[in-house]
Amino acid sequence: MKVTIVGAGNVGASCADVISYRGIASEVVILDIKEGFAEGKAMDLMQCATNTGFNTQITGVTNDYSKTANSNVVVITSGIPRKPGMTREELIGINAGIVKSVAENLLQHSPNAIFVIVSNPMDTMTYLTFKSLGLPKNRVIGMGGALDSSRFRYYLSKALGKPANDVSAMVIGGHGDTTMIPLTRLASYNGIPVAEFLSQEQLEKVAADTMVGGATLTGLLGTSAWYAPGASVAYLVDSILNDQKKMIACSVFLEGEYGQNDICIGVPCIIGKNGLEEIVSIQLNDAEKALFDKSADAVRAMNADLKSHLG
Ligand SMILES: NC(=O)c1ccc[n+]([C@@H]2O[C@H](COP(=O)([O-])OP(=O)(O)OC[C@H]3O[C@@H](n4cnc5c(N)ncnc54)[C@H](O)[C@@H]3O)[C@@H](O)[C@H]2O)c1
Ligand SMILES: O=C(O)C[C@H](O)C(=O)O
Repeated sequence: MKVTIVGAGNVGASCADVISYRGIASEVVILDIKEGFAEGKAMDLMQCATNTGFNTQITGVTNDYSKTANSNVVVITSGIPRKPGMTREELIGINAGIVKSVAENLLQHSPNAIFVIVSNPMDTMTYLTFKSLGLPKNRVIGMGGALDSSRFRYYLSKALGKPANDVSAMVIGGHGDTTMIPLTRLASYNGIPVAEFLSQEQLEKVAADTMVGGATLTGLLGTSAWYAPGASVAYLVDSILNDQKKMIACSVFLEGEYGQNDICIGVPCIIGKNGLEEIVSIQLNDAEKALFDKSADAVRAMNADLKSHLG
């Protein structure tokens, strides 16, 4: 199976690292616009093979889309990351043009690929890709919820003092500091609701920390995070390539689901060999529903900025 990752920067390279290390794909192509950069990342990663014991073939190319031909999955991480103090939404002006042209190039060479969108603002970039390529909705998937959910589980595990892998929890809604919705009511520690162990105040702090999880890391690192984002993309790609049918919160095009239309936003999805295989409908309570509608309003307002790109 072949995966192309566009953008050999922090997230793209980290994603290639996890995909190869875990043997998720037999072939990975990394493409970047910066001369020699992807080639260097691919060479560095390939020199891990004998020490970590993987057999994936990683190739780096400078803007040569012919090398991406017939990929099963393509991942778009190209574009600029935010700096401390910025929101993801401020990246739209630069990233929209990059994502649109990259997506069109990829489709020309891999007409059957499933598209995974990572560049920010991710929900808007997913909507742009979906609208400009005209693909069926199962083939355009935005990655954000997998990462936000892993952060939610991390913060819950810290509050509980228990391993994150014993915690089950999901974040839906937009992938933004104020738009994501950690589903605290449904989070559990080994099947037991977390509210059995944590106070309302503790749960509110966990949710608040989760929502600004990306901003916190950006403040600490000076640019946005990459290890957990790269691992989250690899997790999603694994579910597609190996038809795992995992339930992962992803940004996908809604046509009435969760009461929304004409928007890409995070909802629980079954992800398998056809990409998005099912949107899972869960019963939100009134408060969660109100948050979801508010989140969708904010994401839709961002999408309005795409007018010049969607003609
Ligand atoms: N959805 C998420 O959960 C999530 C998580 C982390 C980062 N991100 C986003 O992913 C994007 C990348 O982040 P990063 O930290 O890897 O940034 P980075 O600057 O390290 O890497 C971006 C790479 O894209 C390349 N690039 C720019 N224009 C290109 C083009 N037209 N064609 C090919 N390559 C091009 C750059 O040369 C650079 O190497 C950012 O927009 C960031 O906000 C999203
Ligand atoms: O925070 C960012 O800007 C990058 C990414 O969306 C993240 O959540 O790590």
